[in-house]
Amino acid sequence: MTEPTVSLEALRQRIDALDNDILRLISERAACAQRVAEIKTDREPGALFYRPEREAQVLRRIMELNKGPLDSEEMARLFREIMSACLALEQPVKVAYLGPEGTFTQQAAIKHFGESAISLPMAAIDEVFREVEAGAVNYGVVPVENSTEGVINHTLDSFMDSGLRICGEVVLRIHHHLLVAETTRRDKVSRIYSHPQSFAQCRKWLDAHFPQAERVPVSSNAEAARLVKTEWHSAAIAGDMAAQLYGLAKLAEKIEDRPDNSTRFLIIGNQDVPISGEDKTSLVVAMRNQPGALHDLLEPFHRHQIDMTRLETRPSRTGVWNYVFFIDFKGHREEPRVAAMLEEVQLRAAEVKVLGSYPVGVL
Ligand SMILES: O=C(O)C(=O)C[C@]1(C(=O)O)C=C[C@@H](O)C=C1
Repeated sequence: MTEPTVSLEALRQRIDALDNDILRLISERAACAQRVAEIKTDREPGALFYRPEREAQVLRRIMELNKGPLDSEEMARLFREIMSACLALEQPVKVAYLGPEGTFTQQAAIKHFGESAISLPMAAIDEVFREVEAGAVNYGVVPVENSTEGVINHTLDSFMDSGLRICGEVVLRIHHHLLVAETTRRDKVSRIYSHPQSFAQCRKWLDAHFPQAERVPVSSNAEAARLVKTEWHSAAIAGDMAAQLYGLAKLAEKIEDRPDNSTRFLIIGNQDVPISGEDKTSLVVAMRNQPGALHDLLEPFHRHQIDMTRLETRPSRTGVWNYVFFIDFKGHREEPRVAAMLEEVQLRAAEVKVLGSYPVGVL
């Protein structure tokens, strides 16, 4: 074995010295954020402290500058937490999410806002909307689409009746595990609890490994985990947060049928977000029920070379129009090219509501 050129002792001394620098620099950064808050408060009453476009720019810049050995996502996560703590110094941000505690939506809320945000579980998607509308919280987090199971209609429908805007998006890789209480044996599992979406995402694995077990749908994965805590013959399909929260063991890990299984969540709030440099816009459009309506709607997107990332049709709930379209596309409503396209769509449609322009999810 070759002798190490630097001793362990010397490396630890170097780490101590670097930690001193990091500590000093983080404190200096936090003091800057406090001064930013003073300026915001002086400029306008009811100032907005959370700035999604700025946060996205900070994280993107860090990822571009990073040279390793930590990978860029890991580095961005560290800076995510530093910014979250800085924002909490300016003003603690309150976020409602689709609960209960331990759901993937809570995981998405923490991924987006960091650990310093105060997150509050709600029982239903409309409750998340209501809490934000009532001003009881600053923002809400709701799931909107899953790569395996498709769109979450309840969220789309809630936008039809709401004046809230989309301020951001976050995409979460969804890993499902088969969880049991500490003493449960694999051969004793006769019942499996989970949310219907999770059953659908793990269908093939369940058919292959637990064809006989009864599948019991419940309102959330976290609820499934809570139930098996006290049942020795049951298992739950849920994620890491629920496993940790209820102290469950993993009988099998990552049992989702598709390895790229992911869910997209939206951040809802009351603010219009300025351009960040890499943005998306979401619209709801009602068309008159006549031949060629869909073609007329799509034509300006094509002509202005706007990249549509999603198109969903939902039955209209007002009864005035037969159906409405939910459209996501790349670009910000304040970009001239997008503004020109939107003007044309407005002329062709019966009704257009811009739900928001917001930074493309960074993490
Ligand atoms: O730049 C700002 O407006 C800040 O308030 C500072 C800061 C940061 O820590 O970098 C904190 C919170 C905002 O959401 C964005 C950025």
